[in-house]
Amino acid sequence: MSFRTQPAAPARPNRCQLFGPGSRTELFEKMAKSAADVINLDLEDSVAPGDKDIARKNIIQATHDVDWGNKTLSVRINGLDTEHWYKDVVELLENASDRLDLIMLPMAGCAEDVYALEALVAAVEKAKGRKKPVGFEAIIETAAGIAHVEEIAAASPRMQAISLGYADYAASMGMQTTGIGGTQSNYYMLNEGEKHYTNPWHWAQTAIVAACRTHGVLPVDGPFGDFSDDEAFVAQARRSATLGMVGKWAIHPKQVKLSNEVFTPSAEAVAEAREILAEMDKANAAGMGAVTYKGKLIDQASMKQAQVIVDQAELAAQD
Ligand SMILES: CC(C)(COP(=O)(O)OP(=O)(O)OC[C@H]1O[C@@H](n2cnc3c(N)ncnc32)[C@H](O)[C@@H]1OP(=O)(O)O)[C@@H](O)C(=O)NCCC(=O)NCCSC(=O)C[C@H](O)C(=O)O
Ligand SMILES: [Mg+2]
Repeated sequence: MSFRTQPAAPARPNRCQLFGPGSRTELFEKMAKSAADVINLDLEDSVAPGDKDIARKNIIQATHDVDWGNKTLSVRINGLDTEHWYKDVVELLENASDRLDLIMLPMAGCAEDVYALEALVAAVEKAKGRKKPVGFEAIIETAAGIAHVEEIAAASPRMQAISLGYADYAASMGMQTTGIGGTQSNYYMLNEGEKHYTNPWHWAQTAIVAACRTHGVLPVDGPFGDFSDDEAFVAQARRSATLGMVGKWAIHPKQVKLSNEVFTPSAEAVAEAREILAEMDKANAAGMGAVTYKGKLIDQASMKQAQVIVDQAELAAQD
């Protein structure tokens, strides 16, 4: 491994990010009472163009009035290609309470996008004497974003998480689908007349995980649009967890429980991980760097894999 150790990502639970439009105030208390670790109040695509100003006012008020408990509270601003984003940042940071934890940057395309956001955020925080600097999260959801994902992950010490935004990503890449994540009916391999469906999102997911892990940022799986299909949501979430993502968006409350379950290691997985650590401690004490566990090789790398599972379970227990 390089002499530079891999930086740790923020040590906070991020199993599920529940989204809700800033224009639907009747949802705020329900979101606050949900089991989601992160709440994303939205000013972007779930808010109609004519409702941006009222949604912004609603969200600012909700940072004062709603008890968000120990959740991470994030507000998704509008993209830097819109006439709204600077008002989102200025009005939020001039008026929202210190309960605001994160600003989510959609359509991130390059490090300069993060730089521009941070310049404005820092200026307003200074002007208002805000004591708690807001953190950032970004969405990779364009061809430019995935092409520059590493520089975006490294662009600011405020960056805490990066998500894959399936809908905009598909549109930007010119993918022939209106599906938001999951299996795509025309993306299959044919073998002796049998269709074998593979994951058209795999590259983007793993590129995000690699960039995030390199720079100590949480990799997160974005939305799954078909909230009537629990099984498909769980399948997508399990693939994402296996690839190293720490959580997934919920675009409907019924997806929160499903996501929390997938991104909380099972008791059996944690027990096995702890056994591997114990076996390896014994092996190392006996001068053995590699031993057999349940008929399989375990060695120093197995300890790091097992520690990932134990750490995830301990984070989930913080909830
Ligand atoms: C998807 C929805 C529009 C559905 O709304 P609705 O028809 O009102 O839902 P239900 O009738 O099924 O509601 C059942 C109960 O759940 C409550 N509810 C609904 N939505 C939420 C929510 N988000 N959080 C908490 N509670 C919610 C209802 O009030 C009902 O409650 P009760 O009557 O007391 O039983 C709606 O779910 C919605 O707007 N979801 C969020 C959509 C969103 O935020 N989208 C943005 C993120 S995805 C994206 O932008 C794409 C991404 O950028 C990319 O490019 O991929
Ligand atoms: Mg989007």
